[in-house]
Amino acid sequence: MTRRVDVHPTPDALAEAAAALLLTRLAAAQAERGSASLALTGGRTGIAVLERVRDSPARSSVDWSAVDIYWGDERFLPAGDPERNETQARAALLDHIPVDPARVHPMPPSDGDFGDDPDAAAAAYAAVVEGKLAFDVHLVGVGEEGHTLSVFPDSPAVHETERTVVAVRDCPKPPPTRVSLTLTAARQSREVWLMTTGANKAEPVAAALAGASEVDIPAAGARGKDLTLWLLDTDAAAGRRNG
Ligand SMILES: O=C1O[C@H](COP(=O)(O)O)[C@@H](O)[C@H](O)[C@H]1O
Repeated sequence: MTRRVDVHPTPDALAEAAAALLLTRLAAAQAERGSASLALTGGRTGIAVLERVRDSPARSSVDWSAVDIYWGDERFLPAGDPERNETQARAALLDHIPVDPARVHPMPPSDGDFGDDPDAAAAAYAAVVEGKLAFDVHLVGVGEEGHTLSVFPDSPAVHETERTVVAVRDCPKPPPTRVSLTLTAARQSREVWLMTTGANKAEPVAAALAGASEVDIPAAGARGKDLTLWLLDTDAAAGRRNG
């Protein structure tokens, strides 16, 4: 497995570069295997990257009808809630490109088939991703306390080694109830891209890059089988000692 750290001067430059890289990577996967798979994240940086993909003149280099789209985590809220990662991703990108609706796999909302039961929603999503977890690219964010996906420091989710998808309760960052892939699941991805910006991320980024325990800094445990790519702006990269 290769680890690479790319540092960009500003959040905008990062979003632009990540979008270009993502288009290249998805097109390459399609050239190799006929289709590509992508797991999306929420958060400021993740959504900014999707907006850049939407606005890129190169976006048609990808056959969007042959991309399977999943989410790494979701805020467990009613369908269409503006805080849902799905709602934001649709507005930023998915509503603007010719995806195949049957290949877009959002996590269940809290008013869907599983009602207000995040455990049932998590079990259902585990069935959706079973055998599909070798995502070509898995985009994740990093929280200021070191969370990634919706796996928070020293939470039940970070200790989970069997299940691929779990319900998450009492999150320190609102909304408190979520559904998330586990680190064990994320590590089946071909590539994991950790994307974050801002001085408030410098500490967890530095700790993760220095080899912190994933229990303390879950982002430290997000790795791809082929590549772990950190995409940072200068502020988020400021605390690291070396690449
Ligand atoms: O709540 C969440 O936050 C993280 C990071 O978000 P950011 O705005 O600080 O970049 C995100 O990765 C995760 O998907 C989301 O649910």
